[in-house]
Amino acid sequence: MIRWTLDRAADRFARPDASSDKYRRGVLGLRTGSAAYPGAAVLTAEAAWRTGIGLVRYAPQLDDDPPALGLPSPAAAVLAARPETVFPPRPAGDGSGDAWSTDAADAWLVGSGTDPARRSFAEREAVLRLLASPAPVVLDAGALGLALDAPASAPSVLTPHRGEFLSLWRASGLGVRPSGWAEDRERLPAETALADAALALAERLGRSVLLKGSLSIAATPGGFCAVSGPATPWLATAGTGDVLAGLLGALVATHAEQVRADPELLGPLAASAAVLHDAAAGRAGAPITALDLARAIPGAVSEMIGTNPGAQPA
Ligand SMILES: NC(=O)C1=CN([C@@H]2O[C@H](COP(=O)(O)OP(=O)(O)OC[C@H]3O[C@@H](n4cnc5c(N)ncnc54)[C@H](OP(=O)(O)O)[C@@H]3O)[C@@H](O)[C@H]2O)[C@@H](O)CC1
Ligand SMILES: Nc1ncnc2c1ncn2[C@@H]1O[C@H](COP(=O)(O)OP(=O)(O)O)[C@@H](O)[C@H]1O
Repeated sequence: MIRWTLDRAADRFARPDASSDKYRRGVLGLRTGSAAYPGAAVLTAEAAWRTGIGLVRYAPQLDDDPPALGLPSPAAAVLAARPETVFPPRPAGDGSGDAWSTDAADAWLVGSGTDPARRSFAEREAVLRLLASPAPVVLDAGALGLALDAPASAPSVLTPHRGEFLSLWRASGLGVRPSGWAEDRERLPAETALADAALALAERLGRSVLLKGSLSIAATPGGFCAVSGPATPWLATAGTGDVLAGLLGALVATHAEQVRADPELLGPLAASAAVLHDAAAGRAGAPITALDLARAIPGAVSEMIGTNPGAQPA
């Protein structure tokens, strides 16, 4: 198992150069947030933009509930917070499928701030189509379970916390809980027990896994395994996982071509997202709020790429 560091993350961070333009630098599609959780859409968009990316396209969930209690729709909230964000064409509305073409982005982040129980049939089919296409996909929160329903064709990475990980573990038929994991969730599994479990789930699903927590483990089906942390416990606050998802989405979108060629690269990218997330936390003060954390990402990136911001990754 590799201990992941900011130096390793810096080696894999894509810098723009004179030939860059917004499209070639990486386009991330977001299918995040919902009427129930519009804030998660904002946090994922904020984090993706602040990680450094050419373009973020926001694709609202198909057939989402109408906003209640005077809340803005997730799309309106994203636009108010980040007017740089672009929206894909409107759905055709003829029931024939998803106008958010899989080609609209180089990579996709799906699920943060969504509730699987409220996902429409059309939205589910659309995400399954994404998972059958070649563009890399980050699956978070309410979309994690879809990894069990689709063949592992798109290169993909899942970002469960320990509770979500256990649900995936059980639903994949791997048993009640991994070896070395106590029933009492206050008792943290040892690093090796976390790593063994993450590797086993990655292998079973044929997808990479970033198991989040004080220690975060990035594992791939091919056997890559990296640990980072312990991260600052001030991260234990609502929405920091949404920020991590947006950050990872940006790293994946800016490496989409390389990930298509070698999906194992999702392991190092996931590990890099975890260390950059904690570095941003270190700059966000204490206590941390999720939006402050996202806003601290550029400082963490600058610190990470250090004295040679133009250097190209190896
Ligand atoms: N501003 C926004 O819009 C925000 C939107 N958000 C969105 O809300 C949605 C639902 O997210 P959620 O947090 O309500 O429930 P979820 O993560 O599914 O947990 C379910 C159960 O799992 C457990 N559990 C939880 N954490 C655990 C851990 N570390 N380790 C171990 N177990 C853990 C715990 O159960 P327990 O063990 O306590 O019985 C918990 O009740 C999701 O889409 C998210 O993106 C949030 O990001 C907040 C900000
Ligand atoms: N005690 C802790 N110490 C360090 N990091 C933590 C701790 N608890 C949570 N985190 C980090 O905070 C984030 C929380 O993500 P998640 O549970 O998905 O929250 P949310 O759904 O509210 O965004 C993860 O990146 C996780 O690694």
